[in-house]
Amino acid sequence: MAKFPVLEIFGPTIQGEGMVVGRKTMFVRTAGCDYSCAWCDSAFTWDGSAKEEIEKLEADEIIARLQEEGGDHFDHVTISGGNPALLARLDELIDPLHELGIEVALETQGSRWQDWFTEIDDLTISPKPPSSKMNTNWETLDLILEKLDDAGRSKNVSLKVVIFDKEDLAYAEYVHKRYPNLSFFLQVGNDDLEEDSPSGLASTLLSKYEWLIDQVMASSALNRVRVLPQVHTLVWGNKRGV
Ligand SMILES: C[S@@+](CC[C@H](N)C(=O)[O-])C[C@H]1O[C@@H](n2cnc3c(N)ncnc32)[C@H](O)[C@@H]1O
Ligand SMILES: Nc1nc2[nH]cc(C(=O)O)c2c(=O)[nH]1
Ligand code: SF4
Ligand SMILES: [Mg+2]
Repeated sequence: MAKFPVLEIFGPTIQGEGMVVGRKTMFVRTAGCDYSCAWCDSAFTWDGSAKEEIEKLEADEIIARLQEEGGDHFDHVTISGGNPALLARLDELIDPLHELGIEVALETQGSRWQDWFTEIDDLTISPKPPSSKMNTNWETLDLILEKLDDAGRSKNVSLKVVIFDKEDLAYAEYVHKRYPNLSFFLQVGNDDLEEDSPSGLASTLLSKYEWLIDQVMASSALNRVRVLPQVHTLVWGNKRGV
């Protein structure tokens, strides 16, 4: 059995972002990322600041923890990170969750393929805009989305682009144009990662949400799209484990 590097297991809470926003879910957050986004709100998964907290857990240990934390108050688990797509044997966790009647969502940036992507019920792929300082490998992203389509999984997939500025919006327009048939989300970027007052942060983020709505309404290239804030940051601010 593979051992997975795990930083957090928490919930139940609401999925605060994207295609299943509002869904009651548990979270498993894995450590390690092949990117280092300028504005990553989970930088502790890869910058070494939480390396003492990383646990190496087998799938059955992760499931036991989920049940300890969540009891029987959940039927949905979201795997995020870091980049959980770095973990080749994650099917060892996904399959037994499905056998328990639990749906599985996953968050990744679209830099790596894994065969178990076709098993994910709600797969969010979040390519990174210029403000992140990362570069998108379009061939890799094409290949990932093609394989998912070939497997008949496009209905289980969404694209989510975080927006900080007009350059990011132009990037989002390009992504949507390149993959017009996939469900598409624009998400408010949070650049106030040090703010520890939830109400202070919420008012800044709501202004940014209004700006993003205005921009998307004014764009003829962004029609079949959804625009969302990170709902959990509106409620709990930058708090970890919610
Ligand atoms: C922390 S990442 C982990 C999963 C994967 N590495 C990825 O980036 O998709 C989860 C989601 O949070 C988003 N995110 C990270 N930092 C953010 C920020 N400062 N504001 C808004 N969204 C952010 C990412 O774009 C991604 O969609
Ligand atoms: N409530 C809640 N919703 C989320 N959606 C995506 C998250 C993530 O960090 O991947 C996240 C998170 O950390 N908390
Ligand atoms: S890809 Fe995701 S986890 Fe990795 S640095 Fe970017 S936002 Fe953070
Ligand atoms: Mg988060």
